Amino acid sequence: MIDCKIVKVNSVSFKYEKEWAIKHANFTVDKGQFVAMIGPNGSGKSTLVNLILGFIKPNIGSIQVFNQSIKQFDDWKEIGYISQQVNRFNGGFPASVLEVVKSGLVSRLGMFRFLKREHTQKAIEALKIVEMEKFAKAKIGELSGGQQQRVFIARALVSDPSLLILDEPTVGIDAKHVNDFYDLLGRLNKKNGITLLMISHDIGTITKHATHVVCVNKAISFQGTSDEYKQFNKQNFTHVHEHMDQQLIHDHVEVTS
Ligand SMILES: Nc1ncnc2c1ncn2[C@@H]1O[C@H](COP(=O)(O)OP(=O)(O)OP(=O)(O)O)[C@@H](O)[C@H]1O
Repeated sequence: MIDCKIVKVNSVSFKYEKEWAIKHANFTVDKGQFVAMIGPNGSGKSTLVNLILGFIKPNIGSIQVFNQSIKQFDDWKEIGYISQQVNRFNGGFPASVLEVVKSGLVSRLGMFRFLKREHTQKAIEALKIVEMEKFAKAKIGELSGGQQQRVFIARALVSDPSLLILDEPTVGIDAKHVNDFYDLLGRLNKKNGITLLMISHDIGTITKHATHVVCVNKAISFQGTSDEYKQFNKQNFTHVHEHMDQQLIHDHVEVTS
């Protein structure tokens, strides 16, 4: 049987200085999944993504991407990454939006100057997906943070990655475009077969679109399908409320007796 693990995190622990940011984390992303990574602020989501991208190395444990140890893996064009930060270009930055998107092809093609007309077409198509084609000739530095973020999404898409990792990509996109954006991700996942791993705080929306959910709190507190997550959440919510009800009854008895 073909092992279709795109990402495998094996008992990984990581500390920045003295504090462990990740402790004994185990999880996998399989081919074709749309995985939502959720968890409270500071729970280690970005750290896990940085480990998967090889930006930092685990203190303990190991990571595999595309069935290869991350230590040997070098086919990084297979992985598109959109960071949480809107890497704002200032107003004077000379590149056009189209040039920025085309630069996403550099890793695949090697030489920027050999880009052909069909690559310009590909860049325009990517801009269409993120509804930014009318800004193709605009200077990147003249766009808003949200618009620049959408250009970065197009830039990641243009090289046809098999895995797209997104760290809160909806930051800076206005509310009326967020649903379109999730629809876009759904299409990329289902139609184009791109595996997605996406950090999000938008639990209500992301769990409607994602196929799987990973909950991070230094360790992995849950991994399963979105339906399993909803069930898990309901049980825990009910449990918390039952506990709170008991506490209220207890407090009430304490106060009134
Ligand atoms: N470069 C760094 N140096 C030291 N500590 C760091 C660094 N980056 C993150 N941390 C710490 O590691 C922990 C996990 O941070 P991380 O950014 O991975 O969490 P997160 O779940 O992505 O948070 P958020 O949802 O707020 O973006 C936090 O306690 C954070 O303060």
